[in-house]
Amino acid sequence: MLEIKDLHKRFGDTVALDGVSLAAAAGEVVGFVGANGAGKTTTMRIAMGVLAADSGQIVYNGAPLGVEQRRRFGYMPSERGLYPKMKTAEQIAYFGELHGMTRAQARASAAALLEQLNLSDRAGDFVQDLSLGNQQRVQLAVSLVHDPEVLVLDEPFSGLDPIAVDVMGTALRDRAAAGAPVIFSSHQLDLIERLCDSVVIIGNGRIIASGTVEELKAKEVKQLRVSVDTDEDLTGRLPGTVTRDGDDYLVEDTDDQEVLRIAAAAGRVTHFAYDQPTIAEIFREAVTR
Ligand SMILES: Nc1ncnc2c1ncn2[C@@H]1O[C@H](COP(=O)(O)OP(=O)(O)OP(=O)(O)O)[C@@H](O)[C@H]1O
Repeated sequence: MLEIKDLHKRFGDTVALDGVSLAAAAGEVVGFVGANGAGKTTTMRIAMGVLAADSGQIVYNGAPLGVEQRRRFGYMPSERGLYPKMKTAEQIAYFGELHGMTRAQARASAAALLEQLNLSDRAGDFVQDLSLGNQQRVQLAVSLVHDPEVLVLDEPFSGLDPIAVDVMGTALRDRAAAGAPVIFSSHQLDLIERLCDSVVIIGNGRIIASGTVEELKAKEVKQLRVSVDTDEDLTGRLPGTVTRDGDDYLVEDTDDQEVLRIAAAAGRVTHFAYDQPTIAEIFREAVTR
């Protein structure tokens, strides 16, 4: 379990983080979302020891995180850090060696990752000759090469085409399935919804909402959507606040069983369920609250 506890950070007069806490358990994929400048990169940099907090703690498996343990983490920084004039496979293996692998281990791991990320045919190319999306795949390979215990990734999906998104998403889920806590930031909320177990929403350096995807959705559920096969207009007959959305009835503040009884008496009920908001809607609601 990786725990980020009560981080505070100022840059001059700017309060970047004002008591940020979040955690990722073994095998959990946590999506970290927030508007531009909300504090995601600063939080991740502090978690990885690249930046010092003014106060707060990073705790790993119950104890303060040390330098040696951090070497076993995989990190994709926002400022991507590849050597453009190095060949792809050599580069990935080089980072493996920096993390303490033998040359043979690092090369074998690099080759396996290139295969997994559909980049085997570019193994001998210079990084600078790859497209930006492929450079990003290499960047992911660099963060995975040493089989990290934890993954902290700053916008790993930005600039990727849909195929690359799937490849990257599978790689992250595989890592989590192997027991690693995974935290990544993204502005692509559909991806967050698809890939994450939990979501943490940050706004102006504070956590404004967090929980599992199901919890967040359940908290925001408000309206019942009902479709009935009938020519009759049930607006005035259903209890609660009733509005129409096309042929559907949207009902709030109601007794759902009573709604069902009336609807079923009027005709065949073809849909009867509470609308669940998307993570994008929950995000918009949270940041404008
Ligand atoms: N090195 C720095 N010097 C001064 N201010 C900084 C520095 N790094 C970050 N900030 C400020 O701290 C705040 C948080 O920035 P941060 O980069 O963490 O946001 P973010 O959520 O990652 O944003 P984005 O989605 O745009 O990447 C912003 O107001 C930013 O301008």
